[in-house]
Amino acid sequence: MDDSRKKRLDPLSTLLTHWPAELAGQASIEVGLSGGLDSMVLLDLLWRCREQRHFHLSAVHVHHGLSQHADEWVEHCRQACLARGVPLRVERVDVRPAGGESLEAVARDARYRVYRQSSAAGLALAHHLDDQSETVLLQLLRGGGPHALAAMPELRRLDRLWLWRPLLAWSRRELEAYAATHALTWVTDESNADTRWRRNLLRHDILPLIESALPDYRQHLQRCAHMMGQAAQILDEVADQDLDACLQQGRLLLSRLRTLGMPRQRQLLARWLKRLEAGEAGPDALADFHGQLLTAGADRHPQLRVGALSLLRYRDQVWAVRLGGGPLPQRQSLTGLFEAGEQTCHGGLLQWVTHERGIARDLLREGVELRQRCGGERLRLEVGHKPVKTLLQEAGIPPALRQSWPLLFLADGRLAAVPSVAVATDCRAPDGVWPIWLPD
Ligand SMILES: Nc1ncnc2c1ncn2[C@@H]1O[C@H](COP(=O)(O)OP(=O)(O)OP(=O)(O)O)[C@@H](O)[C@H]1O
Repeated sequence: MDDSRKKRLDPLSTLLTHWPAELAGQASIEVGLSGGLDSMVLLDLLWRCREQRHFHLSAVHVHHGLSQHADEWVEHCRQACLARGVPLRVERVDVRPAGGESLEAVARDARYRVYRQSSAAGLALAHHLDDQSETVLLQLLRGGGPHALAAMPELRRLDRLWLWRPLLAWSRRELEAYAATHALTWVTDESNADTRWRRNLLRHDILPLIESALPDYRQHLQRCAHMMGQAAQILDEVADQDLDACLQQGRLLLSRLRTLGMPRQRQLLARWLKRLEAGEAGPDALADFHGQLLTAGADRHPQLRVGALSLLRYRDQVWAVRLGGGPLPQRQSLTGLFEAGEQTCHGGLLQWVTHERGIARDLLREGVELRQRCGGERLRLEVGHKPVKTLLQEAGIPPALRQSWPLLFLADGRLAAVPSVAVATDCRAPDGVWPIWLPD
């Protein structure tokens, strides 16, 4: 909704009128209640809406244990909830940053872990217009792109929950006015005054100066966030289409990637990492890897590690693999699995497709086993027996994956297939099934 239109009404009427369709008819909403001004306003507003909107309201307070006043905040939240008959859960979290992590980030992660445990359909947070403008500026100062400058959306998915920020259209001053009208009380987090934090520095020293020259700067930054959100959405759509066109069996084909312009290639790689839920690679690492993909000689195997995931180039393909997971089973029985279509096994995904040179179904019904390679195995083909090692090389399987590539044995001990690569001639049938195994 256009925020300037939203603001002409008071917060309560606006909230009631513009209730998100995704939350309409939802049975329960939980408020993230810090005890500060913003979330006290949100609690009060939602409490006033609940009759007309028919939902169950509850609150959650995360006790970080960082302030000497932390217990007083809990007490304040308890009182406010008690006065309104709103159930409150208080969750203690352990906030101890490991090397290099900021206290703020660790506390935030801990809060989100608590939010994820909510049994409500929606979790409401009290970020407002000032928070949004600060976020846009901070992202700009960090060199963020469209996704970062889109800042905080009003509504987004957090696993099975809706994360909802209903107050983004109102400034802190407007929330203060609401609190005064309704005689609300709140606690003040003393760390909000500490200008060693970049956000506080911006809030206390820099933004007042900007406001003196540009009183509407908040709305302008919010508009910027809105437009960047739309731009980011378009970029994602294009990157998804490009990815679908460049991926084959989960691998990226460089010959297809090269047909795209450089920015689209970069965008595609970032989107692929996102799809794989690999985490952020960092713009420099991604740019380096992209360069190596295109220019490194055929004898080189550029690799990008992001968390547990590795993107690795071998010949004309980029593989996404999770190397160094736990030990793989030596043997795994697969009786009846090929009827099911696909199954996770041996650290990857095994799929079965009907194929004119696939394995005869009768043979599979007697039971099959996926086994770890021991070395020296050979598969029967038209030309005689061929070493599995040679088959894997010829199929373009990267050296790092060859040793752990599973082999498929029949109940009588015959090697029936190297999944995704070849099926033994003496096991084939015209309407057989071809095993495809993709590393996770
Ligand atoms: N201790 C807490 N317990 C529960 N909810 C909290 C707590 N602290 C903050 N919140 C919720 O998060 C909102 C934003 O708080 P704050 O600005 O401190 O967090 P942030 O770190 O900027 O937010 P984000 O989670 O988007 O990074 C609050 O208005 C409130 O709804």
